[in-house]
Formats: sequence, C-alpha cells, structure tokens
Amino acid sequence: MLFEDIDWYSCQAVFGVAVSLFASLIATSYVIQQLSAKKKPWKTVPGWLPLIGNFHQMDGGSRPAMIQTLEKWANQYGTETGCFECDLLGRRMLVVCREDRAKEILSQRPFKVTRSADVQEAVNSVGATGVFAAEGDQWRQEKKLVSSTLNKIHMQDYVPTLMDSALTLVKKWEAQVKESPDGVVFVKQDLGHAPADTVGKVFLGKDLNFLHHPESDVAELVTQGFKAIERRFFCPINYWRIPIIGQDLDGYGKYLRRGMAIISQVIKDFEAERVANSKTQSKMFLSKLYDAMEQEKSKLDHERIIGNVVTAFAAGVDTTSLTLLAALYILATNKEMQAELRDHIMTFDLEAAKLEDYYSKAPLLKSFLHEVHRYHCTPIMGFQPTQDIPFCGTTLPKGSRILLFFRQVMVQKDSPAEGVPSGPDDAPPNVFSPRRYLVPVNEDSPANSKEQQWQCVDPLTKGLSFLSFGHGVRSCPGRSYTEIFSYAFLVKMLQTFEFELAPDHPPVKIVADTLMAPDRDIQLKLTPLASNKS
Ligand code: HEM
Repeated sequence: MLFEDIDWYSCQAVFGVAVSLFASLIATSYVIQQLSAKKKPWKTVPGWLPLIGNFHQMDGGSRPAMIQTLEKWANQYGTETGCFECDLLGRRMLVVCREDRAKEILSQRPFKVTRSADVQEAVNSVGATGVFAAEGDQWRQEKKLVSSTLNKIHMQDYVPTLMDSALTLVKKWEAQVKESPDGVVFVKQDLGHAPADTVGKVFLGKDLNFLHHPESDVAELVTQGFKAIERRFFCPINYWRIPIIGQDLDGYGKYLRRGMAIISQVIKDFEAERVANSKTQSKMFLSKLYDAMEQEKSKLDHERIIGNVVTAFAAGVDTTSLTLLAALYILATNKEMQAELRDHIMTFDLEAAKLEDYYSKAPLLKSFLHEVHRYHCTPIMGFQPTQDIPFCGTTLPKGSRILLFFRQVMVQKDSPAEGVPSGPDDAPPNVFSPRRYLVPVNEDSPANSKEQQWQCVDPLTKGLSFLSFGHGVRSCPGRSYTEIFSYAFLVKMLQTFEFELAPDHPPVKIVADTLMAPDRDIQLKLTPLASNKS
C-alpha cells in the first residue's frame, strides 16, 4: 500500500475515538475509586492516578522508599481505624497496621486467610514450590514434614555445621584483612553466602561453597531468585508463565534450569545411595525428611522435594543475611554496645558449645538478637481472604489484597502490640533497646546493682508483640536454625575483631531490615583483636 493511499481522515477519527474511550475509562475508574473509598470505614490515601495509583508518591518505589512511605501513611491515615487503603500500580491494598486489626486477619489463618496470590505466584515462579507458598492440604502435609526435621532434637545435629559455616566466614575476613592494607571488607555478599552454604550442607549434605565460589550455578539460582521474586511480585502480567520463553524474558530462566538440575541430581544421588546403603548420612535434612515420609506414610514427589530445598534457600538466606547486616551496622556504629557484648561473650567456647548453651550462656547477646529481629524484621507480609470475612465492622470480600505491616504493629509508639517488654532500660517499643528481653535472675537485688545477674526471656509468640517469625501455625520453622547460626557468627566476630564503618563511608540509614546505602551494603574496617593476632 502506498503512503498516499492511507485514508488519513479515517485514521484521525479512529485515533480520536480511542483517545476519548481511554479518557472516559480513566474518568469512570476515578469516579468508581472515589465512590468505593467513601463507603469504607477506613481512610484511602489521596493522590490516586490512573494506572499507577499511589505509586508515584513512593519516591521511586525502591523497597526502603516504599516501607518509609507506608510507615508515614500508617501514621497519617491508619491511626483511627488501624488500617488504610492505597493503590499500588493498579492493585488496591488494605494495609493493616495495628494489633487489634492484625488479630482480626491473623485469627482467620490458615484457611480463611492465606498468603496473597501475588506472593505465592512470585515465590513459585522462581522454583520455590514448597511449604511457604503452599496452601490447604498440600501445606498441612509439607509443614508437618518440614517442621519435624527442624525441631530442637534434630537441630542438635545441625549445630556443628552451622558453627562451622560461621567460623569459615570470619576466617575468610581474617585472611582478607591480612592481605589488605586498610583492613576494609564489603560484608553483604558474604553474609548471604555463608547462610546459603549452611543450607547446602544441612539440607543437601553438599558443600556448595558459595562463600568462595559465588559464581556457581546454585549460587546464581539463589541470588537471582531473590531479585526475580521482588521484580515479579509487582509485575501486573505473569509473563514467566508464557510457554517456552516466559522464564527467559527477564533472564532468570537459565539460572532456574541450571540450578534446579543440580539440586535434582543431588537428590537423585541421595535416593540411590539410600536404596543401596540404608546407613546414609542421618544428620542432614534429606535423610530426616525421607525418614519422616516413611514414618508418616506421606510421600512428597521429586518436584516438591526440590521445591522445599529451594524454599529453604529463598526463606532462610536473605532473611538471615539482612538480620546480620543490621546487627553489624548497629555494632559498628555503637562502639560502647559492641564492647559490652564482646565482654559478655569473650569466654563463650564455640567449639564446645551444645545447643542449649547458645540459649542459656549469653543472655545479653540473645536479647540483642531478639531486638534486632523485632526492630529490623521483614516489615510486611501479603495475605488474602479465601472467603468474605468480618473486618473493621464491615465485610472484607474474598480475594482482597492485604498488606500486614508486621513491623508497625510491633514498634509503633502510640498503640503498640501488648506484651513488648520494656527491659531494664524501660525502653518504649519504638526504640531499639538491646537489653529489652533481660530480666533479673534475683528479683530482690536492685536491677542496677553490679552484682545483678540477668537472664533473657523469649519474646511472647502467642500475642502479636513479636511477629518477626510470623504467627500461629504458619510461623517460621527455621527460627532456631537461623538463631544458632547468628549467635555463632556474632560470637566469633566479636571474639576476633573490633570493627567500625570504613573511613569516609557513604551515608547509611536502616529502614526496617534494609540499609539505605550504596548497593544496600556496608564496608567495615576490621581490626584484629590483640589476643587473636598471630
Ligand atoms: C532471620 C531469619 C528468618 C526470618 C526473619 C524468617 C521469617 C519468616 C516469616 C516472617 C515467615 C512467615 C510466617 C507467617 O506467615 O506467619 C517465615 C516462614 C517460613 N520460613 Fe522463615 N525466617 C527466617 C529464616 C528461615 C530459615 C533459616 C528457614 C529454613 C531453613 C526458614 C523457613 C521458612 C519456611 C519454610 C516458612 C514457611 C512456613 C509456612 O508457611 O508454614 N526461615 N519465615
């Protein structure tokens, strides 16, 4: 067809109709949005724009910017009813930010309220098709099996591996410091690779050595997997579901195929060995899982076993590394606290420590870590009702998108969750207080006397004062696992180095569990302690 043949008049008319249709669509959705906002008992964040909703008010939409904005909105729009509504890229979200409202949602779990479909979809899409993203009978079966392999009895078997991985990390930094004239190390990547190594060893019985080979296929599956979950969670189109090419559209496909093939092979080798030799390694997750499947007569298929191993990487690695990143940042910028903790754990014998010692012999360290978990927790979790449920004096329809603001419920100043202890320093819940969970051993002796001994109480998990590992039957089965690794790492770190932020460090701020710093990383200047210099 020639250029002159085009009927420009018709084209203009079609274009005009399309523009007016689009404009009336936007106007109608604006009117619907305003009318539906008026009917609800909670406030709606103003400033809605077509297609993007309130996203343009989130300072570029990075994770910390989003958390900061939601925190600001919770104080602005959520105080009256304990919740508010906003629109993120066309998805209406009910943000629940106070204990009483959170209870209304959490009491309906696990069946009337589930993880949100967006979370399930994003997590499943990266290969973590395990208990975290499962629901209904599938979840019931897998939770029983997975939890039984992570209970305190089995945890005894994992302690040496967890300690060993923590030691290996600190030794790596010791070697690095010897080589480098300024003693500065970047910490974030290693803080992720060391817990990933524990998952490799404990879950698969394999030393995948992420710490020294961060370019390996399984390491890439894990690292790229986190990025893919964040990216895919907010994407309005599930492009990864497109047959053949979907997983490759954002470049994740190659990591998924290679990483999964390796994990699948390790499991097949393990099965073959188990058939040939009934005395396979009994001190690792796979053995314990297969034992539990036999005992319970409850078999998971090969794909679900892979999915649960990938889930351990997805659920346990980033969370642990962000906790430790926050802990190191706090100690690096508070020398007094660092010195007090070092004093406290200096005689802790890591090599000889049994599971119970981690919980009883270092109360201040334990209280510090509880507080890091509380104050710098995963701030938000997505849920949805599977049927209409009562909420805030009205009915929340099936399928509504709920963001439960765990952190806000625990740390807000004015109406915090009941049961957050104030500790010997009488600290309000909105303040970070490392001694919060300490109580005097001897009630009669004054709390501030030098002779006073302290013990650490466990945060209450019945109420909502400690939601860092979730709530109720869906709470995290990996809590002891990550705690033991973190204790071992912090003890070794404090026994080996004094540390501070590197000179001329760019500005850093922590928003919930995330550092606002270049690459969300920090550089530490590590000075070996005199007693450790060799
Ligand atoms: C600092 C480290 C960790 C934190 C802060 C953390 C936090 C959480 C949270 C908040 C949940 C959601 C609970 C809920 O929905 O109520 C969860 C679930 C889960 N976590 Fe962890 N977690 C950590 C480490 C781990 C580790 C090391 C593993 C495994 C080795 C693990 C495995 C899981 C699994 C399988 C679930 C799903 C449970 C279910 O849906 O029933 N987590 N975790």
